Amino acid sequence: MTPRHEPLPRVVVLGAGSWGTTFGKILADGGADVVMWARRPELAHEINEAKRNSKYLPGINLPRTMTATSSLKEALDGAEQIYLSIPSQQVRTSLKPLRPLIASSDAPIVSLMKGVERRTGLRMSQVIEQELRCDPGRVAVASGPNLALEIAREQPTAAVISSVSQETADAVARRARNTYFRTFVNTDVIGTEFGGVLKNLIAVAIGIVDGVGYGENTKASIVTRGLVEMTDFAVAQGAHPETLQGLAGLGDLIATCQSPLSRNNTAGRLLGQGYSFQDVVKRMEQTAEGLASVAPILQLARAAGVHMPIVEQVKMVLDGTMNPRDIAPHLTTDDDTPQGERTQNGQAGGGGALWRSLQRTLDQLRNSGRRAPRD
Ligand SMILES: NC(=O)c1ccc[n+]([C@@H]2O[C@H](COP(=O)([O-])OP(=O)(O)OC[C@H]3O[C@@H](n4cnc5c(N)ncnc54)[C@H](O)[C@@H]3O)[C@@H](O)[C@H]2O)c1
Ligand SMILES: O=P(O)(O)OC[C@H](O)CO
Repeated sequence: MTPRHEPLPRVVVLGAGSWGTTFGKILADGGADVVMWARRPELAHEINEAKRNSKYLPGINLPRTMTATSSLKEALDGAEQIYLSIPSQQVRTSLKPLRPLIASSDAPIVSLMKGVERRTGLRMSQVIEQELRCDPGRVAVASGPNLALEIAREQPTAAVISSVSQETADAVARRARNTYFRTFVNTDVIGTEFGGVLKNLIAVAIGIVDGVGYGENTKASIVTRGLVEMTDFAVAQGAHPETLQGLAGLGDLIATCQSPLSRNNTAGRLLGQGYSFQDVVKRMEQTAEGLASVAPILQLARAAGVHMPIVEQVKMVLDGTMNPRDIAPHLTTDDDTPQGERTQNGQAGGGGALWRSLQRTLDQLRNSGRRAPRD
């Protein structure tokens, strides 16, 4: 008698660019039956027939258990989990046709994106919750040092899966792992998402000074001070500082700032070489999320009273109001008075992120008597 095989769990990835396709491979190599949704039928055809995505992942063979379709309805049919990898500025409109198709499903929805919506400043999990009108506990996000091409070549790495629901985070992490992709979990969605957004902005700064021709001292200063800015900002928005010390913060910051594969780093390098913002946008063939996130992040930072000198200067270079060569001398402050080197936890200055977070929590407890939310 031939042995009967259990059907593989079916998952869907919406968006067949470099990260969507790589994540599809991660899931397929982890034992899932993966359906990719590609906007362009030619791309779906190439994935099905040649097991390749030559535009985004040249030279990578895709697993046999990965198929593709350009029909959203067909892609979503029977999906146990739904992954989204579409440029952040396009997510809201892309979600509209999804709502009726998933009305009777309770499949977790996982954001693979690392941007904020320019118009609203919302994180991608918030846009998903709004557009799909779903419970936050159904939404998860994935983030970490995850350069697509390295992972598609099966070079080992790790990521964090975060959801306000521990159960959802666990279920997604169990599905999205294999021998070269290790997933950890947390419930700090704010910190995990903002880690991915903010490291892009620091990577643009690194690219700029690289393009100018500055060396390792400049870059190390920007990475170190950049992590302080990231932590201050994220904690002011409600994140846990330790999340920014982890894979979704420091880990991703290192990978993105060091790698020529990073599109944000590349965009910055072009700016540093003297290309205008418009030229850079024209030359980028793939998504560099940092370029669209700078303005909304600075708006949120100003509203929360968080000082982000590096990100401010990236914005000035993008706007053409600062010469890229001038970005480094103003790394920390324009103030003439020497300052203590305040790091994440508020040493040497007492105004740190952790302290403000504690104060906020105490205020919430005092004012409402309710439990302080973790996220
Ligand atoms: N590439 C990476 O290494 C990497 C790693 C981690 C996270 N990310 C994040 O993943 C997200 C997607 O990035 P990517 O690298 O896959 O970008 P990409 O530019 O490689 O691909 C984007 C894909 O989205 C499609 N698309 C564009 N507009 C669309 C729309 N309106 N509807 C449907 N599909 C649309 C494009 O056709 C393309 O297939 C970004 O937020 C990025 O920050 C990327
Ligand atoms: O190519 P980037 O700059 O979008 O970075 C890719 C990933 O986010 C790295 O983790």
